[in-house]
Amino acid sequence: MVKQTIQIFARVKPTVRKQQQGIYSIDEDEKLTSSLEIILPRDLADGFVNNKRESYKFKFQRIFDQDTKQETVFESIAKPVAESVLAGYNGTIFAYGQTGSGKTFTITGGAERYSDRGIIPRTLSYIFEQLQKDSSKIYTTHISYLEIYNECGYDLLDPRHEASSLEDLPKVTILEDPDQNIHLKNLSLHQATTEEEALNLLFLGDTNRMIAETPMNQASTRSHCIFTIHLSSKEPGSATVRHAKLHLVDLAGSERVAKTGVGGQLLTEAKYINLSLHYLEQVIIALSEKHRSHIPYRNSMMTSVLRDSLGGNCMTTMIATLSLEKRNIDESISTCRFAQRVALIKNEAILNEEIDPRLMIVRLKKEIQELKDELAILTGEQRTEALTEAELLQLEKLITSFLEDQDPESRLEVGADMRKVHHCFHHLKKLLNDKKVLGKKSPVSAEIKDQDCQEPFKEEEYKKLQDILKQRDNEINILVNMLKKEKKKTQDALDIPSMDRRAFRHSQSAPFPPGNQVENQRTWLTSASRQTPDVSTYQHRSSLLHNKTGMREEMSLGRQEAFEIFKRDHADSITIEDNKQILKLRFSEAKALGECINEARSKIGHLKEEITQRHMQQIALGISENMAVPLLPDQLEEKLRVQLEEEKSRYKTAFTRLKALKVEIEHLQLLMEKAKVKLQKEFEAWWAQEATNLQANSPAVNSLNHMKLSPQTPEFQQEQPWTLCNKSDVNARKILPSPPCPTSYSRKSSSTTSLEDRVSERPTSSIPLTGDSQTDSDILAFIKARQSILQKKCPLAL
Ligand SMILES: Nc1ncnc2c1ncn2[C@@H]1O[C@H](COP(=O)(O)OP(=O)(O)OP(=O)(O)O)[C@@H](O)[C@H]1O
Repeated sequence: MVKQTIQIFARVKPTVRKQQQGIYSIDEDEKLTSSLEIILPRDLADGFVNNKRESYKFKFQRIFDQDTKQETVFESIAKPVAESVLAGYNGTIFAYGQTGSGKTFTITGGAERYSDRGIIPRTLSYIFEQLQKDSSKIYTTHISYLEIYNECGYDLLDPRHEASSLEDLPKVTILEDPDQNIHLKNLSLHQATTEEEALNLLFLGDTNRMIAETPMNQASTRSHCIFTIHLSSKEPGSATVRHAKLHLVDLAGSERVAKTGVGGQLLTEAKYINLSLHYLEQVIIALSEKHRSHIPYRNSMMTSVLRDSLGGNCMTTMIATLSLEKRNIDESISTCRFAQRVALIKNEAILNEEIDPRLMIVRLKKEIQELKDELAILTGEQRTEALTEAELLQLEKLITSFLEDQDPESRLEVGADMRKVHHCFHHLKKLLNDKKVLGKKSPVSAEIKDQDCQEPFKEEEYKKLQDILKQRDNEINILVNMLKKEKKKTQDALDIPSMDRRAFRHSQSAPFPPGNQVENQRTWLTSASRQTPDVSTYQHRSSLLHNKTGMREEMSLGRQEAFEIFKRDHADSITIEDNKQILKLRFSEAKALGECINEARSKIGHLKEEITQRHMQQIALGISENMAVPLLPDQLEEKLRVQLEEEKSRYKTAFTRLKALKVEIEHLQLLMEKAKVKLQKEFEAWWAQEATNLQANSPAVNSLNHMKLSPQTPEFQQEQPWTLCNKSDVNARKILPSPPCPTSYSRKSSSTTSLEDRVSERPTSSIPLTGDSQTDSDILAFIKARQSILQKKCPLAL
């Protein structure tokens, strides 16, 4: 058992304005701890008018200042926790801080650069690297990804996530068994055998989280996310299995409702977030107070899920993320105060070992069979049916090879079946008779005689064996009962709805990997009877995304044009372009490395051949000149060996770099795909918004065909960026493109206003619309996109 208080760390987010750095100072002098002093600016401290303090000091295990690299954060915080998880202890790392203070950046990472990878991808990479190195155990890794939003749990790895809205998904619920263990119903566990598979799952979950988010619900800010790595390990042949869980938690923004100044849906969310963080605070206060018997874990879903991490069987670490700008001082102080309380909580982590009852049963059954055979010999209760032809033939072969074996120690192994033993004697006797050696006292006959004269087994020995047999029978019965009980508990607890029940039946009939049945049953306990889908589901995500976002597989020309423009003007396009360039560079580096590796490999082959040849030559020379073969290689061979070592090290270096490059390339590809999904999603939102505005304000919607748009009223001009065509195409109607601003969807700029002013003086023209909203919005967007292109092409004409 390891007793440890929750470790607290602080990370300061880089400020935009450097002069704000004077707000705090970090003191690293103290042993084992660092202290952070937040200095209240005079205007906030109210000077000498009241008693407000001017500075606040907080202690942390370590404080990471603005310029700290992600790698340092991983090495100092996550690596030790990952190591304990590998040793079989539970671990939790959670980030707490106000919105925008860097929680997601720390836990998951930034979306732009490979070096910005956060704790989750780095931990996955580290864990899989360690698993590969350790061949003494068999490891199994599963991933789950839970989102808690407005006190409801959602499975971010649910394949249905992409096809339906958040509200339609089955909610993850908490079930507590009589031993007060928490089980999460409807949370799927996905096996990941490689780092790549695990990263795909992380990416899939993040994409689902992003897709579910709407401008009204910025999930990253308002939901809690728990990415869990479940690790089981066992030594080959052993029935003891170790289970450890690592929760990596990105909490919702911790700011107070009063400050955020929100209303409506946002207020409801803010209340939920504040409530759940308030309950977290209550749990932490209760835990930090001595002699408190009741800890209010059950008040919120988050505290229930993290129950073990807070005051339980877990090594827990908190990262307080701070945005130390003047306007955030209050929030930063409250985050630090929260951390100080957390630091008082003591956890007791134990190794989570359990006996695999299935393996135990197999082992005991074997032992029982052996004992039964022995007992049969003692009691004389032998099997009476005759041996089959095949059995007889096999026995005779055994006897022949036994007799032919020159080794005096060799044995004739026929087991405890008396029929076989008798048959062996008969056969030997027959052989002896055939050789007419009867009458002579051969060693064999002496041996037979010896055996015949052996005393019957003693009564007490017989009793002892019977007792052991009884004991084993009991053990089997107990274990079988345990299994039955577990199965029943699961079914009772889950109260599986009909659909899930079907899935459960399906899973039971589905072939589990051999030796993994119990593990799977455990999985079912936590994943609530749902079959874990293949990682390949993630490959369908883009097509599912189309369903989710309403994006059609085949975009109309107008829409495509609009999308191209939207993409070009989107802020993320620079990142995508940058990453594309980096990817190109990495690909060419990988190609060069591949060539270098191939070259080194063939050189190694040649050098080995040369060395062998040289060695043979030396031997041949020695023989021909009748000299002793030299013990040490000659100069040339030595040189070849040095070259070989050099090539080997070149090969190794290139190979290691290529492996790292592969991970980087895969990560960059995931980042790019994520950025593309985000772009598409934002385009769809923008497109829908534009179409709704156009439809709502266009008279076209009021009649079915051949509608006229009147850009003359001031409101229309305000709302609609329509104008008549300029000299390049007098008959076509155009839409002035509103700059596609993805975050605010702002639709009007000063340049467009002046342009509208100018063109609105022109005569009105009409555009035929179909009355079908989709088609009409396509037509409108097409004209709009076209206008935009023309504008870019000939700005002078405007
Ligand atoms: N240490 C850092 N270095 C560079 N950029 C950072 C750092 N921390 C945060 N950022 C950037 O600041 C922005 C906000 O960070 P992030 O999204 O991680 O905040 P958050 O606390 O998770 O917010 P929310 O509660 O809304 O999820 C992001 O653009 C992120 O890239």
